[in-house]
Amino acid sequence: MIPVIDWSRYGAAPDVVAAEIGLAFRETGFATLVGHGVPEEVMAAAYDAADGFFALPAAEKARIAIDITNRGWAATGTERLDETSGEVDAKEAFNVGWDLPPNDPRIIGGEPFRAVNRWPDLQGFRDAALGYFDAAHRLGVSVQSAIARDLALPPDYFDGHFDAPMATLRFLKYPAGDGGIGAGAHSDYGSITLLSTDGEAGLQVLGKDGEWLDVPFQPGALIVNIGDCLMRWSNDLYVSTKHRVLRPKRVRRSIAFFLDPNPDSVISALPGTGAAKYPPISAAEYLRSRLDATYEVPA
Ligand SMILES: O=C(O)CCC(=O)C(=O)O
Ligand SMILES: [Fe+2]
Repeated sequence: MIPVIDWSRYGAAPDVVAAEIGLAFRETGFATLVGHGVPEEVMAAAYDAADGFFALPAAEKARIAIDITNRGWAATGTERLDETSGEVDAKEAFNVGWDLPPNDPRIIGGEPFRAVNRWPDLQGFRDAALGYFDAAHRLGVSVQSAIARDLALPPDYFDGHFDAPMATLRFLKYPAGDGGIGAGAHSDYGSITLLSTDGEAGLQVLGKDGEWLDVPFQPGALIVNIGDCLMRWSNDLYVSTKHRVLRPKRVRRSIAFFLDPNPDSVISALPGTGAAKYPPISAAEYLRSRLDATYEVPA
C-alpha cells in the first residue's frame, strides 16, 4: 500500500505530515504526494521539452551523449538497472544536473559531479528543464526537512547537505513494445526521488511478499521514494524498495528528479539511529560506485 499524502498541509501541520511520510519511508519507502506545489504548467512545459528532445535525430542527440558527470543523453540499450539480469533497459533518457557556469570554481577545481549542462539546440528547452529542476529541488528540501522532524532532528538539519546537491533531473521515454523490461528491477541510489509519470502503466514496486504491485496513477501527483543513500544514512530505519518498469503498450514518458546530497556530504548514521552499521562515505563516492555498476554494459 502506497499512502497518498497531501503536502499542502505541511506548513500548518509539519509534525503530523512528517510522521505520515516517516511511516511510509519506514514501511515501504514509497508515498504519493498531492498538493506538492510543483505547478502544473511547469510539469507540462517539462514534458513538452522532453518530447521535443527525444524527437531529435539520433546524431543530434549523440552530440550531447551522457558523460562521467552524469549529464546528457543515454541512448536505448546503454543502461542496465538490474545488474544481475542479462537484459538491458528499453528506454532512453536525458539528464540535467546542478546548473553551473563554465567558470565556476567548483568545476575548475575538479569537484566530482560539477560540470556544465549539455543542452540541445531547442528553443525553450533549458528554461523548461531548469524551471522543473528548481521546483523539484525546493520540494525535495522540504521533504528532507520532514525527514529531519520524523527522526527528531532539527528541521534544518539537512539544509547544508542539499544546498548545492548532486541532483539529477531525468527525462525518460520507454518505447512501446510487447513484453520485456523498460527499466530493470533496482532501488534508487540517492536520498529521495520525485517521480512524475504520464499515466501509461508499467511502474511496479516489489511487495514484502515478493509480488510485484502496480503503482496506482494519480494525475498531477508525484511519487516520492527513498534511495539507498538515505537508507544507509538512516542506519536502515528507512527502507529503499525495489521497483521496475515493464515495457509499456504505448510510448510511456516519465520525469524523475533524483536528489543526492552535496558531493562532500559525509553519509554516516544519523544521530539517534543507533550503532552505525556502515562506515562513513562521501556522497560523491557512494553515487560514483552505483553509477559505475549501472553503466557497465558488456559489449
Ligand atoms: O520511469 C519510471 O516510472 C521509473 C524510473 C525509475 O525508477 C528510475 O529511473 O530510477
Ligand atoms: Fe528508480
